[in-house]
Amino acid sequence: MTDPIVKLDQIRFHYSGGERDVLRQLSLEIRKGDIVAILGPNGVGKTTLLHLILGWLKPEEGSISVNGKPISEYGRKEMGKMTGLVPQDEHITFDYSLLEYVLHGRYPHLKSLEAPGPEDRIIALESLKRVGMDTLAERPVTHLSGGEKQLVLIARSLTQEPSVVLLDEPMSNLDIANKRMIINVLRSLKKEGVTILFTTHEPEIAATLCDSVILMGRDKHIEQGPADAILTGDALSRIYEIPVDIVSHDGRKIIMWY
Ligand SMILES: Nc1ncnc2c1ncn2[C@@H]1O[C@H](COP(=O)(O)OP(=O)(O)OP(=O)(O)O)[C@@H](O)[C@H]1O
Repeated sequence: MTDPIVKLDQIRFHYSGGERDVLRQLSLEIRKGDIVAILGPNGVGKTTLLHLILGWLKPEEGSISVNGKPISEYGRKEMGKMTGLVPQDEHITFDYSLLEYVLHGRYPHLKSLEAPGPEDRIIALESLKRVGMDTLAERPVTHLSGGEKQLVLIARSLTQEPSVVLLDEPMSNLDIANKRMIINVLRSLKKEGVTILFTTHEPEIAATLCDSVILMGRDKHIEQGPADAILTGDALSRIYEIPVDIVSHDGRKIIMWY
């Protein structure tokens, strides 16, 4: 078995001022080059988990390592080359063009005060092309629809070229054609050796795409394993607390809930 690229060991976390632990005794490992989905009810701590891996939040207890080294030992830019986040949403105040916005992803690769050069622009344009947004490169980013913005946030992360991409509900605003496109982008990243960890409320996408699935329950119990073993009707009924059945059709899983 390959070494984990991301490892969390016995994590406990609560927000300052928060009454209760959001995460407790959480341990998990992500293998290099895997595509992994995190599923669980609203508010269970999925985004919090991504922010802990990025080092944006610090656990009360436990350790987090990336590539065999505790994340506290990495500098900011080094961390930016290793891990990148596609957030659920982002408030944009300046009227950047799409290209300028996506070029921000190059920050970890530039020296301080160095401006992005022609090669950085090529990488940014290629990233916009991968998500079908290159023809809009000069458009103001503040003029985008919710789904278009989600595609641009993915393009910025591609421009960053991290070894581990963390995506927070990356397809929640996308139509089915764009969902399929992003699924294919994630598959091609995997072929390039990139590790992908994403949160989703769509078990079908997890079943189609993932090497491994993490189910987070309100009781802080975590299950991790191959999609076939983890995404069962019983398991989904248990974590969402409603009746769920899974029907197979043409090799794909359809989730039925009542
Ligand atoms: N900055 C904060 N301060 C205090 N509590 C917070 C903060 N951010 C999130 N929380 C709380 O922590 C818990 C976990 O939130 P988190 O955003 O990680 O959940 P999630 O599983 O990603 O939810 P969703 O599926 O709705 O996006 C929630 O109860 C939330 O209210």
